[in-house]
Amino acid sequence: MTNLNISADPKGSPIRLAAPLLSVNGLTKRYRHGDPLAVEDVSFSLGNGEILALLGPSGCGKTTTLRMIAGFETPDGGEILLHGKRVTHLPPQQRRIGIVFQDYALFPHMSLGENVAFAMRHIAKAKRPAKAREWLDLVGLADLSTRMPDELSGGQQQRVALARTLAAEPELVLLDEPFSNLDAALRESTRKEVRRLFKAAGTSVILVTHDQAEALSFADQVGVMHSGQLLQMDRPERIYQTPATAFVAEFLGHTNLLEGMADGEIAQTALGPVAIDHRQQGPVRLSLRPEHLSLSAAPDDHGATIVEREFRGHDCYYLLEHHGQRFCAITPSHILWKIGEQVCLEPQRTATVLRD
Ligand SMILES: Nc1ncnc2c1ncn2[C@@H]1O[C@H](COP(=O)(O)OP(=O)(O)OP(=O)(O)O)[C@@H](O)[C@H]1O
Repeated sequence: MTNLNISADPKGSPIRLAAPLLSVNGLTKRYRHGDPLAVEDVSFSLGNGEILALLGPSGCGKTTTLRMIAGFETPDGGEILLHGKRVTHLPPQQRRIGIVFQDYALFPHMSLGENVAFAMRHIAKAKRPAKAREWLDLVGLADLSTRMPDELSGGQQQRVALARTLAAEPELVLLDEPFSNLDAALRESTRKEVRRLFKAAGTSVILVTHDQAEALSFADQVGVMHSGQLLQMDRPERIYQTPATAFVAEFLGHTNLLEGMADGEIAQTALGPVAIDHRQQGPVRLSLRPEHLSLSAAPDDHGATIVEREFRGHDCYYLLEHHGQRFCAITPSHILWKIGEQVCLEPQRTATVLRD
C-alpha cells in the first residue's frame, strides 16, 4: 500500500496529492507467544474528514487495531502514519488523537462545563468556560453546564463525553462501541447526531462496532474484520451489495449462498439460471440478498414452499424450501403469503460471485 494518494492529470503525468490523514500498513499484533495473531497484516488509509467503521464479531481484533492507532499497544509489525509521518512508537499524548471508549467515564467531581474545559489545555485558562459552553451547545446541553455527571441520563453523559473529546480538537477520533450503553431508540438518534457533529467539525473518525446496521448508517467506509484480518473495506452500499467473501456477505445481513456453474454472465443454480456480476467459467459460489428475490403465484405444485414467515411491518421475511434447499426472501408486506403455500421464487438482480 502506498502512503500517498497518487492520481494522474489528463496528460498522464502523475500528480502527488496530500498524504491521507492516517495510513496503517501491515499492522500485526500477537499478545502472547503461542497465541494466534490478534491482528494480522492490516492495511488501510483514512482521508481527512472521513468516517470509517471497523466491523466484526467479538475477538476479531477491532479494539487491538484501535489501541495500536491510539498508541496504547505496540505493534509487532507494520507501521502507522499520520499525515505521512511515522508515529508507530510515539506515546498516545503525542498523536493528537481523541478517544471515546465504551464506558466514556466523566470526572464525577466536576460539572459538565468543567469536564469539557478540562480537555482544552491548548486554550488560555480564562477562555475555557465560554468555549466549553460552545461545545456543550453543539451537543444540545449548554443549559446543563453546571450539572454534575450523576444528574444526567446515559445518553446525555455520552454527549458530554463527545463534547469533551471534540473540545480537544483532535484530528482523529477513535470510538470503541460508544453507543452500546444506550437503549435502541436513543442509540439511533445519538448516532445520527454524532455523525452530524463530526461532519460539521470535519473530524476524521474510526468507529469500532459489531453492529452491522450501525456501521452501514454511520460510516463513509466499512471495513469487515475476521480472525485478525481485514477482509474487505469499501463504501457501505458497495460492501453490502458486492461482498467479497461468504463471511462478509453473512455478517452484513441475511443472504442466500448459492453454488452454481457459471458460463459467462449466467450461472446455473438451484433457482435456475441467475445473472452474475463477473464473467466466469465453471463452479462458482454466489451471494444473493433476500430482497433481490421475488415471490409470485406458482402455476402448479412445482414452486418453493413457504416454511416460515416473519411479518416485520414494512416488509415480510420468508424462509422457503425448494428441492431440499432453504432460501430466504424479503418482500414488501402489502402482499402476504401463507406458510405452506407454493410460490415461484425468482432472482431480480445479479448475484455476486464470492472469492471464498
Ligand atoms: N490484553 C490482552 N492480552 C491477551 N490477549 C488479548 C488481550 N486483548 C485482546 N486479546 C485477544 O486478542 C484477540 C482480539 O481481541 P480484540 O479485543 O482486539 O477483539 P475485538 O474484535 O475488539 O473484540 P470485542 O468486540 O469483544 O471487544 C482476542 O482473541 C482477544 O482474546
